[in-house]
Amino acid sequence: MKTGDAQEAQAFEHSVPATFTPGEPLLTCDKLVIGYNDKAMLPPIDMVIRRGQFVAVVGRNGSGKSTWFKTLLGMIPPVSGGINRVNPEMRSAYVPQTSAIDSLLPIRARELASWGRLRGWSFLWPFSRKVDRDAVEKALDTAGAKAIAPRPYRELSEGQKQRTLLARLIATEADLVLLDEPTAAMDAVAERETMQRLCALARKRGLGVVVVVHDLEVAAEHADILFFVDRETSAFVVGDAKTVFCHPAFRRQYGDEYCHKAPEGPHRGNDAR
Ligand SMILES: Nc1ncnc2c1ncn2[C@@H]1O[C@H](COP(=O)(O)OP(=O)(O)OP(=O)(O)O)[C@@H](O)[C@H]1O
Repeated sequence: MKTGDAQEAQAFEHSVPATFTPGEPLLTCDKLVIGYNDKAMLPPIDMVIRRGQFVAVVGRNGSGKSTWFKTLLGMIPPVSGGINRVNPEMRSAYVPQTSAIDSLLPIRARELASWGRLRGWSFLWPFSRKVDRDAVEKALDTAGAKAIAPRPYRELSEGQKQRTLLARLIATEADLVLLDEPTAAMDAVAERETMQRLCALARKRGLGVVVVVHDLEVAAEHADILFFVDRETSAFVVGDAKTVFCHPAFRRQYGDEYCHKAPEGPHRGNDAR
């Protein structure tokens, strides 16, 4: 184990559930139809998100990825069908596209990360509990955001803001995390590190991690399973990289190159499916 991995494993120690069963369903979509104003955007979606699974959501701009996320989170109502949280107490957390956060907020990165600990009325005394302060420090460390923690959020680069949002998400200790293009503003090294961190969240803590990503090679390299969303052909394809990249709807959008290059089956031994 590399030093970084060891530190990361240590950082998670406090919050690792005593036992978790990889592959246990967290959330299902049952004939879920998404859209705005009762107008269907895609055909009915049937899928499962499982504990320990790293899911990449891919698709062209405007295909409905964010709309699906927002529907899962209850921010917009489904047109029809259902979303079933297997455990109704399950916590979920969401990192929107960076542009959705008000960059003028006069707060420091550490304070923004601490929002991940807010529960009920706790916003009145956000730093009062040591357990919360410790969890925020560990989350900042895990997200690679410790060095920028004292800095005003609005002065950070876009990639540093994304790290801060990742820290906030880790601090929530949610079971299901949804991230909308979390690496869009990052350089290649930071993107790879972030994807590795998200994989570790899935594997070591048994989270369900769902990430919208536009870099298809990054998606194929890290994800256990991919969801491809396409409005033009009304497709919602679920499978490993080979299955998705070789699907006719995908090839129509992205050509044949990815199908030829895609690895067969899961990229790593994974019993989470
Ligand atoms: N509030 C809204 N009311 C009506 N239509 C909307 C609303 N928000 C988004 N849309 C439309 O829904 C469609 C899907 O948008 P969505 O943001 O889900 O796409 P996306 O796949 O996340 O795109 P991107 O990759 O560019 O982020 C787009 O045509 C968009 O214009």
